[in-house]
Amino acid sequence: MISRWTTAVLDTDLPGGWAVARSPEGFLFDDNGALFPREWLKRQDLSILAEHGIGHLDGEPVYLLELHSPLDIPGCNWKGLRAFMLEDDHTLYKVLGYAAQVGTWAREHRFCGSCGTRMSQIPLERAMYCDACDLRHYPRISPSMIVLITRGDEVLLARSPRFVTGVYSTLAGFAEPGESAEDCLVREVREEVSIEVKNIQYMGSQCWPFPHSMMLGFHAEYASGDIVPQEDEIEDAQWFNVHDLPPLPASRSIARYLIDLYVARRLGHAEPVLPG
Ligand SMILES: NC(=O)c1ccc[n+]([C@@H]2O[C@H](COP(=O)([O-])OP(=O)(O)OC[C@H]3O[C@@H](n4cnc5c(N)ncnc54)[C@H](O)[C@@H]3O)[C@@H](O)[C@H]2O)c1
Ligand SMILES: [Mg+2]
Ligand SMILES: [Zn+2]
Repeated sequence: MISRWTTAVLDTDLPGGWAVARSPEGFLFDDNGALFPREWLKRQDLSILAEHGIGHLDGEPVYLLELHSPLDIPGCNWKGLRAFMLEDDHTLYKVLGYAAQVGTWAREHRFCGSCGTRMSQIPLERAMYCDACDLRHYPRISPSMIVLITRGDEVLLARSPRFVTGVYSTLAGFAEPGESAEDCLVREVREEVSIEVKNIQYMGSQCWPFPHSMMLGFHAEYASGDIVPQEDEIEDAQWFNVHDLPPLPASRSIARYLIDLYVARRLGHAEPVLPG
């Protein structure tokens, strides 16, 4: 199947195409969705912080207008990326997820982190350039591991105080400098629930644009220890039987995929597909 959406670095001096507008309140949308004719959008009284050409949707160029602040446009509203993630239009979510990461980077890389000079966009490369340091600053991507730990018919799921009430998920955490993904897994599992794991197996990855994680998904088996939830980080952690699971994370998350895959294999059901 030909992908409807492909990323690209486009020349912002060229006219036309579609545009998405992003502010600290999320993306602009109306009854037709979140893509607007770019020339029309630029005629509105927007406070544009940066403009980036981000790719092609069905062959048409798409641009991002990253705004300082939201603006009232009749018939339009603002909505966060998470809300788009929960909707059915997977392609739109991919476009907006990418736009959000480019927008976050554009917002946070206007000045060189080394010398403070204002930076400029490099044509045809997704990089901001500091002339004074001859330094390129690329979009930030944060590797994070996520793991489903199992013990026969049981899976270990935990709650962070940040989760929606009642929802339990797999353990996750950001990689620190000097770590492999597997090192990170062992450390995070020790920190968050105080147990040891074995037979670590890589299962797949997922871009998680909240704001810029690259999720590296694993399965691991329980080896030893009793669950001790990490104070402040983990509100509760328990072993759940695959026949009696609590409310789970959003179906588009790799956390949900890891759980659904294990349950499907255990019960002999059809296996789910990892959402991109
Ligand atoms: N897609 C999924 O299924 C899924 C599921 C769970 C978590 N996640 C994501 O995984 C990531 C890590 O999970 P977590 O929140 O449990 O992490 P974590 O256990 O490492 O704890 C979060 C803490 O890490 C620190 N931190 C924040 N950003 C960081 C960075 N870029 N690098 C290093 N440390 C940082 C902060 O102190 C923060 O409080 C988050 O982005 C989260 O949204 C994705
Ligand atoms: Mg964590
Ligand atoms: Zn510099």
